[in-house]
Amino acid sequence: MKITISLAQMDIAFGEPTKNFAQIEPYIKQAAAAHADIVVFPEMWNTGYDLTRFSAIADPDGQQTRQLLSGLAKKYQLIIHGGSVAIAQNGAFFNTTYIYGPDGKLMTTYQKVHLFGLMKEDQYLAAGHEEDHFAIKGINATSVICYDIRFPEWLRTLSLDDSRVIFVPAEWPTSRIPQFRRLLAARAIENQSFVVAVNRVGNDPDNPFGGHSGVYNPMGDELVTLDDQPQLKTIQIETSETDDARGFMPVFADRRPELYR
Ligand SMILES: O=C(O)CCC(=O)C(=O)O
Repeated sequence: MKITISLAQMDIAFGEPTKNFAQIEPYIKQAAAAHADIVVFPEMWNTGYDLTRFSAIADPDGQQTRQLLSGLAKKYQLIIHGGSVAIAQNGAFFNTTYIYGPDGKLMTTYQKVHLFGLMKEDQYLAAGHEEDHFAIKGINATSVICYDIRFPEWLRTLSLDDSRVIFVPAEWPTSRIPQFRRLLAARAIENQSFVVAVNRVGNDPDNPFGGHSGVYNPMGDELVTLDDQPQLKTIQIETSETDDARGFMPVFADRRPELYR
């Protein structure tokens, strides 16, 4: 199956959700003009890492985000992978993904499982604990967030549901972009899946963020890698390449889960 994917590599206005909510429609419009099946945004694009102000700026129950993404998915007739946003829910804050289909209905949600202590997420956010699965044109897909890619056991767990595409919204600092690219390639190779990563660009008061959003095939090749400027890039993948990889080398069948912990 051919799937057309648009990577919306955006800058994020620090702590200014109103500005950020206004930013996303032009990317979606451009993706629709490129006939994308799905457009993907980066991590926590509503607020950036303005963690100390979450009580004022995190989206209550994700309501504003959900309404906006649902309406835009329907208007432009494509799947919107909403990267992630900071939301307030049940007295805590979560780093949350919403994915909407062209019918305007929620396909799945995800909350970041591994909180990133280096950027103080563990002090301000609560961790998610659930898998997420959805399908694009009948092809199974799953999604994680940024630091989660350092935990191969988690991406393997998600991939066991016959997932063929792993989405990775990120807010990954420039200094570790080489690691970002190697980790994404490794997760693609070991799970014999496509990996689609969208990182932000620009700066916050603590870090520059390096972009280099990319799409990796099941061999770990970078099919496309962006630079560090805001842009939308559209690429088509052929998901039968995951069948070829899994048929040639049956890694999933050769697993020995009884030995693992
Ligand atoms: O793992 C890393 O080096 C970066 C992770 C990160 O920036 C995040 O999870 O937001």
